Amino acid sequence: MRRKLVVGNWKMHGSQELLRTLLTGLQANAAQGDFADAAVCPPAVYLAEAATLLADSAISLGAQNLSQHEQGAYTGEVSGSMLAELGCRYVIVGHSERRELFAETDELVADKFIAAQRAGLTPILCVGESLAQREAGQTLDFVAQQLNAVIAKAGIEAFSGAVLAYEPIWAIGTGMTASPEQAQEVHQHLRQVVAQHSAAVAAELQMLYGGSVNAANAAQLFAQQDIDGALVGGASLKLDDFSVICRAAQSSI
Ligand SMILES: O=C(CO)COP(=O)(O)O
Repeated sequence: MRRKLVVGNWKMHGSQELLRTLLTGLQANAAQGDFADAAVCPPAVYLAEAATLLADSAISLGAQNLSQHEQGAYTGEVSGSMLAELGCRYVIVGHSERRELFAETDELVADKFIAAQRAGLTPILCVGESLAQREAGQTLDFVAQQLNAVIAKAGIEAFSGAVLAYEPIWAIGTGMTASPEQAQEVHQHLRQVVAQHSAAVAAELQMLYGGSVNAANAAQLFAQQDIDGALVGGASLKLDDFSVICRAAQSSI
């Protein structure tokens, strides 16, 4: 039985005030005991304070990005070991915004995935198709290709310590979520791709859906067999909504 996991990706939103309000509120809500496993990924500058605020809490901490390098003259970059030292457990790699806006290739995403694990972090690998690819019937092949590029470089066993997230680009920040059936179809396919390499790793792999997940649609998504949680953008900045999603994940078990 796979555990459910809900991860909030704040992207480049927030402030110190929001950080304090949200994390204090989330911990109080989680303490009521009906939350699934949950993590928040605030912007990197807030991670140290977030770690202090979340000390001894059930909410985990994650980062949104890391360098593929361990250390060196890479101005502006942050390494996996720095994130781990701060108390991060997760790091998002291959988010479509980084692929599109920061020209991250499959190759670079694979290097970041490997760097994350080397630092003791759990990478949350994101894959997902554009609207044009979906309309051209290329969704399943495209996401499989993104996944296989990382499997080829990192090895299948690396996925026993990883999380996979399916985030269709057309559903991100648009309010146009994939239907539970559309999401399940892709999740099932991704699990089959992993199973071609290792049935045992596929059976255990936590797979999150991301793309306009909100308090109203989360439960239906979590009811799908291969959806093990959510990677939440906008709704993760709203205490009540994110809490509803964390509870929906728990009650779907
Ligand atoms: O990109 C996402 C999470 O990584 C999804 O963002 P939204 O939930 O705002 O659509």
